[in-house]
Amino acid sequence: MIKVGVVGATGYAGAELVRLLAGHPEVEITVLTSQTYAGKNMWEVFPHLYGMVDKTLEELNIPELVSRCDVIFTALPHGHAMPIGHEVMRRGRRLIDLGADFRLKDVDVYQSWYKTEHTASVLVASAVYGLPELHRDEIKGSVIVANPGCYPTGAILGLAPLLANKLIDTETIIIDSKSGVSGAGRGLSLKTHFSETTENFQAYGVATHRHTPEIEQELSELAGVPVIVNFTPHLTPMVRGILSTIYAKLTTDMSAEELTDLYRRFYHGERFIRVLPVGMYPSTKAVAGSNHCDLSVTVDPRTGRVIVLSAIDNLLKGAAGQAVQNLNVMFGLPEDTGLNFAGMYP
Ligand SMILES: NC(=O)C1=CN([C@@H]2O[C@H](COP(=O)(O)OP(=O)(O)OC[C@H]3O[C@@H](n4cnc5c(N)ncnc54)[C@H](OP(=O)(O)O)[C@@H]3O)[C@@H](O)[C@H]2O)C=CC1
Ligand SMILES: CC(=O)N[C@@H](CCC(=O)OP(=O)(O)O)C(=O)O
Repeated sequence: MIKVGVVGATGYAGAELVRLLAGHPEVEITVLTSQTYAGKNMWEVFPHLYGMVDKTLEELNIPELVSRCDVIFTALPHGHAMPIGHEVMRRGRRLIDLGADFRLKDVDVYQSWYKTEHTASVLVASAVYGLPELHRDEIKGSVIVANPGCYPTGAILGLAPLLANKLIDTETIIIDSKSGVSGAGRGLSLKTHFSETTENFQAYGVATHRHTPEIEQELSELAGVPVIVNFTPHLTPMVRGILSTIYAKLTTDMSAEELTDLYRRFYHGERFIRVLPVGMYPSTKAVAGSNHCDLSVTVDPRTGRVIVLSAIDNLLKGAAGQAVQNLNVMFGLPEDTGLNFAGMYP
């Protein structure tokens, strides 16, 4: 059995991860940590886990945590996974970070967008960006996996086939994303206050969101040239899910049917990517509770633009589900181990 620890088990991403790990046949949950709830059982904080997870939450003690686990998942606010990364490296264990600390290859870019000092730049070079559909071979041998952000997951998977095949103008990409409120975490804030989010729909982080450099980094690598994007996130009055509508100017005349075929070939054999038939469109409800990313491709012949729609559950393919998928890749397990379920509907 693989001994796993979850640091930040009482956040939305961490708790979803614990739910998945509890059903994973190759995993033993060894350590769960929380700042606020240390000393309580996990099911006292999350009643949906009663009878499923019987584990007392612990305060974080990094050397002890790392010595007791084969692999550690960090689901913490950015900046807090770095010291754990150092200890994991020292002791030859493995780390899957659900936050942003190891995603950006250029530490200066991290520091300027996150306004946080990076204290583990030596680890960044060896960290692998944990999008298995694009980086599976590197993830297999990796020590530190940087689990992608929720918005980047949907956006990158939506654009990858177009960029890898040089089919769009790399300066015309617009990513318009709508997220459920769980994307902002469990902590109380004005942003997620009931009366601020119910019957309300608002943009935020316009032209300044931290996921912009992450999306550009990965798309540039795929395209082999610098790619720039306009990315605008929105908060919608729902709990889970991200729907992204992506526009770009085609450089070749291709139909929706031809592009859909191309997407199907690109993602052939990918268990969690569903390329929908022409005329069928992704929705957040169709992916809620599953590790799927649903994609559709449409062409507007009037404007010469391609319109890609991408839907994920931010807590599954956008966080905990993708983290378990990465664990499976790292340990040579079938990629859907512990993830072999459809979504919930309605
Ligand atoms: N929510 C989402 O959809 C996604 C989140 N992520 C990323 O995952 C990470 C966690 O996000 P999320 O679960 O939403 O956040 P939450 O705010 O819901 O949870 C944060 C967790 O971190 C713990 N924590 C906070 N500060 C510290 C600290 N200083 N030391 C130790 N533990 C601490 C909290 O403990 P306590 O409960 O005791 O306060 C809690 O368990 C973030 O980096 C986020 O950006 C990535 C993709 C999607
Ligand atoms: C709705 C909402 O607030 N979403 C979060 C994205 C969560 C996430 O993936 O953030 P990390 O990159 O830090 O992991 C946000 O916009 O900050």
